[in-house]
Amino acid sequence: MEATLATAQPRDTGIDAVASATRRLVDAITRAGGAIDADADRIVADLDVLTARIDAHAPDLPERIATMWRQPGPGRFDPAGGTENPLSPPVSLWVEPDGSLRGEVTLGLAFQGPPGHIHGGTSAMLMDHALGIANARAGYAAVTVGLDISFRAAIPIGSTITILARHDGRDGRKVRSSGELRVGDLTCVTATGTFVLMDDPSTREKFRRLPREQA
Ligand SMILES: CCCCCCCC/C=C\CCCCCCCC(=O)SCCNC(=O)CCNC(=O)[C@H](O)C(C)(C)COP(=O)(O)OP(=O)(O)OC[C@H]1O[C@@H](n2cnc3c(N)ncnc32)[C@H](O)[C@@H]1OP(=O)(O)O
Repeated sequence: MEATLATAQPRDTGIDAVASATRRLVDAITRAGGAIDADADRIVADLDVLTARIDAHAPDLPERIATMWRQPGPGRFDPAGGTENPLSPPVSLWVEPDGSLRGEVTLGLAFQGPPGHIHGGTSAMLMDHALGIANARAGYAAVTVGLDISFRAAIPIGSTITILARHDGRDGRKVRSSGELRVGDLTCVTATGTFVLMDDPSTREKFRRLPREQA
């Protein structure tokens, strides 16, 4: 049986291809560092031309947000698995036979915390998001109110990180899930999350308002 993808299906074309190319750009910049200083003026000019070309297509923010949330299926714009989001590491999560999620990702220098290793905030984001998707797959669309995370071993840049996440249960408005980041057999990060269901009208309303209306 073919495994089910819980995150968005990556495409080789369109905005997904632009996002991938931008990830390669960010990776190249972080690897080159100050070695590009001498060429920086020309690089900036070239990048500014590209930015202006892309910006010409951008609708205003409320319209863009509304369009994003009208797209069917898993989020294509999330910061952890959004195929259209150039800041998102390329994470795909698959549904295991027991309903839990599993995926793999490799992170470059842009995500460095301690020397040669992944930033804890990046690990926390991977966990938060995977836990949220595990809940959503179980039928519970919910927002995080608490995330308890333990960093047990540092994750080397460039290693293949296995992401595991499962929905653990519901208690009234609260939903629980947990997960791990592993490198090989080593458990590097463990996390448990408490989420609040979006089914309450006032909670839904809070997240329906667009940034400008909240000001
Ligand atoms: C981003 C949107 C996602 C939408 C999901 C839908 C689509 C799903 C599809 C695909 C999944 C993709 C995956 C997404 C994952 C993303 C995860 C995030 O990054 S979420 C953003 C960060 N989180 C917030 O911004 C919440 C901010 N918090 C709030 O707005 C409020 O706390 C709110 C509305 C959630 C609840 O506030 P109240 O006033 O209605 O309720 P009160 O009474 O304070 O809390 C409700 C229950 O939760 C407990 N609670 C509250 N905080 C807690 C905490 N820190 N730890 C443990 N329990 C806590 C309380 O004790 C209470 O429990 P008792 O019902 O009394 O048993």
